[in-house]
Amino acid sequence: QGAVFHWPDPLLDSVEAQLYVDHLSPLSTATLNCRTRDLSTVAAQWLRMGFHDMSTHDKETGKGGLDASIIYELARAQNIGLGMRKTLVDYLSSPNEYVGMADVIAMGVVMSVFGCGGPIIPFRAGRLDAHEAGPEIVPQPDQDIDSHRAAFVRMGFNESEMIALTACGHTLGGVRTVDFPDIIDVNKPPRLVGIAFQVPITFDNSVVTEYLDNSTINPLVVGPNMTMASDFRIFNADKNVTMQKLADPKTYNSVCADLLARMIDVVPSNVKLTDPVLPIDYKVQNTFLFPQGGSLAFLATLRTLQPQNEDIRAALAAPIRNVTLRWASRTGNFCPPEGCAAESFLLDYDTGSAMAELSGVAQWAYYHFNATVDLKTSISHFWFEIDPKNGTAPYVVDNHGTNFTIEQDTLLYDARRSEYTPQKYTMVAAVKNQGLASVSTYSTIQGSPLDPIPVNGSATIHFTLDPKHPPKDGYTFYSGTISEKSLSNTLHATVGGKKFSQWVPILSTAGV
Ligand code: HEM
Repeated sequence: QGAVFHWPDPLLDSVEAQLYVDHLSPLSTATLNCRTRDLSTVAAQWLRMGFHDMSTHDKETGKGGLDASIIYELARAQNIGLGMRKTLVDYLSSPNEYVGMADVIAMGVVMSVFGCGGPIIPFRAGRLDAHEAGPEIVPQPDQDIDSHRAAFVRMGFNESEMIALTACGHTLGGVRTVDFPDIIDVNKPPRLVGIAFQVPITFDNSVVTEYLDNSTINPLVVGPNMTMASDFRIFNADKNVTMQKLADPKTYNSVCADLLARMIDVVPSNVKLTDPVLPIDYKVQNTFLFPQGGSLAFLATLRTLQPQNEDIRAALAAPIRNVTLRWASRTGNFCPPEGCAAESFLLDYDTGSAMAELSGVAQWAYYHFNATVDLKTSISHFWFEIDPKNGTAPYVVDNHGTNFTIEQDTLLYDARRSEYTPQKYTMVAAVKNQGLASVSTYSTIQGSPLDPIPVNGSATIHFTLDPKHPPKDGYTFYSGTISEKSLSNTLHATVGGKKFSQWVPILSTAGV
């Protein structure tokens, strides 16, 4: 059962887009085809970060887990490796005010396994980011088997799960000589810069079968330094019972999918995760309401899902279904009982991410609307009527029976008056004339890859009355200059003593 999307839900909205829609983002492309990097793979670097961040969890106290505390732990020898820093750089554009770095690290694990040909791991959203380091307790290769057993029990995994999880992780990547000169002797010919756990690097169980038939090159199994041979000790901890089971590729894939899903869901006990995030069938997005020429302009897009089992050519051929936007007045009865109406003026299509394709999405269809709403009576909520024009009855899309509610029309993001040029990002808010207002935006700002620890920051920018836009249509206009590195914004205002806020997911108008 997937998470139910009730608009507006910035967390599910952003996460679903990153998993299934945004086919150009680093998160959905960087691991594809198990892309190599630093003599390893991007996927291996992302997966290892997920394990290390999670592995400080203590199931007794409920503390630690996948909470992005790794950001504050990178200087430790336990987290050695160029891949850790590079992974944080990869992730810079993905978090925002609503999606924490911890969720991004967990999505990275999903993408790493999927990108190297492994199974799709269900992703649940809602992790909270830590603001300080956790304890220094990531398992190390020189520790004995009892301490490894104890460490995995502390994280919530029994002996057999410890063996399997390690075998599921050590299919990607390998050991680098600079990081572990005690494992791979840099001075001995042929002076290797690193050794992979298995070759080729891809998500499969060769690391298991090669271990069982003694052909493995895994340096954590065959040494030369047996003090550091943690995989050897772990893999045979139960006399190879678990490894024998994982020798079946289907079992390997299903056990790994299950354990890696559990691994990314190891979170501090105060965190409540959503149900798995699946592609959303009807998603309202790019809604903009602002005063314009004596009315309120209301722009909206309804995204619908084109399943792979539907005949796309037939669906594209006329007559295409009719989608109508309907809305109700906020005050009075300007709109008739069946609602005011606007037809979609533009329909376009786009492919989804590689993971959307594998999840059965052929493409996304976008129905765009540009409605003119009566200024005085405004708009309280909206819904859609869809006529499939294929003989089946028209139906209503109404946010699962709760309508798409416009909470307030006092503080609006003015998409048309806002201006984003390479020189200046000017964001304009429209505030209904109701006395003195104080207006600001909270921005999440993308960090720089050159930062010692590359992570995002935030800023609150106070707006002032905008002389370029004198009061009009009952609204007063405030503006502020925001960073061009801004990843998300939420407007906040106090108007006549009352507080309002408005999430601004994107900084442009909807394709009109
Ligand atoms: C006792 C348990 C474990 C120990 C001692 C251990 C140790 C190591 C060591 C020494 C490396 C080499 C890192 C480097 O050269 O910089 C490594 C790499 C790696 N580990 Fe583990 N590991 C353990 C469990 C796991 C688990 C459970 C996972 C994930 C489920 C995992 C995922 C990885 C990955 C993907 C790499 C390759 C990184 C790359 O190529 O960039 N490890 N591990």
